[in-house]
Amino acid sequence: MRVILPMPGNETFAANLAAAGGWRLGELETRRFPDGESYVRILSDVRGCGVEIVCTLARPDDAFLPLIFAADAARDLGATEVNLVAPYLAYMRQDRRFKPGEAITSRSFARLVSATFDRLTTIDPHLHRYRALSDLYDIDGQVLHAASVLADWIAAEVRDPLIIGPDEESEQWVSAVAARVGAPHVVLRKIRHGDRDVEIAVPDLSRFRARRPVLIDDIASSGRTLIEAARQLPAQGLARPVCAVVHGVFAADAYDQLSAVAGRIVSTDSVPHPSNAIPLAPLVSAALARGGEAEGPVRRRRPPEPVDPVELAGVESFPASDPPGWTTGG
Ligand SMILES: O=P(O)(O)OC[C@H]1O[C@@H](O)[C@H](O)[C@@H]1O
Repeated sequence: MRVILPMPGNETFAANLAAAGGWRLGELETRRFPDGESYVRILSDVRGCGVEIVCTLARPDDAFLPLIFAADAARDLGATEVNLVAPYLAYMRQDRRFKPGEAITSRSFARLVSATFDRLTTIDPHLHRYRALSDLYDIDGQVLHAASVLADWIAAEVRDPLIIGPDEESEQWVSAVAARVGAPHVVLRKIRHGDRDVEIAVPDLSRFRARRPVLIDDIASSGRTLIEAARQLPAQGLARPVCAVVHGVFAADAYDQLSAVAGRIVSTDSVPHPSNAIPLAPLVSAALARGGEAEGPVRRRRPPEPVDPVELAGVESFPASDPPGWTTGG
């Protein structure tokens, strides 16, 4: 039996996922004690079940401790495996020390997640200098790609699109989307000077004036990348672009600022936001169904803490030396 357990704010995604896969939707209670510490209680029976905790990590610092507590509680209560479905995976962008003394948070965060969960399922993690998530994460996992669902949305909603990637990093998903839509694509050049300071060089696009520009990116955070790209297009005689992002993080006033230069903004529902137009539950449920047994013996990196030996009866653990088995799809 598989139970889908949503952390706060992830209830809709989890309900869609449970419905798509025909799995049981679990319930969790959280609140803050007066001193700010977290209270977490699992209200559903998870004994003997594979538990998929759904927690998007767009604001990870607030979400993470309750998530760890929920995972430990599920294990203590007899879940046979405790997995993380993180539609948006945090701390992927500090992937090296840009200045002396900086913490490489991508590595530290991966260590914490790997120590807690048996398996990770996520969508388009920001892989730039890392080749694959298995370079960082020490557990099994599945990396899914939203290119197909973005492409299908564009094909249905935008006539004669020109697919545009705002920087070299975006080439991977922009080319995949363009191929599926059957549209031309171009990739712009970006120099990042700071968190909210980017410079985008746009080549001559005047030959595409008859097409509707569609800017595609994996993340909109400060929004500066998309804003800088979008605001230059009308000067070349192109229409205001459609901006389609996988992860609409939209920090502070990013969405309002982007709205001032974009024709339309859409995102997948990896991060709950009014721009969500592209559901990911079908992609994720298919991957979980493919991902093997949620019941029975599983690989586990650390044995559970024996809180109550009676509750833990029947839970098995396997050596930590099993190799990770990452798969990709979607
Ligand atoms: O410019 P903001 O929205 O802050 O950051 C998102 C951009 O920064 C890159 O790492 C992402 O791939 C995306 O292009």
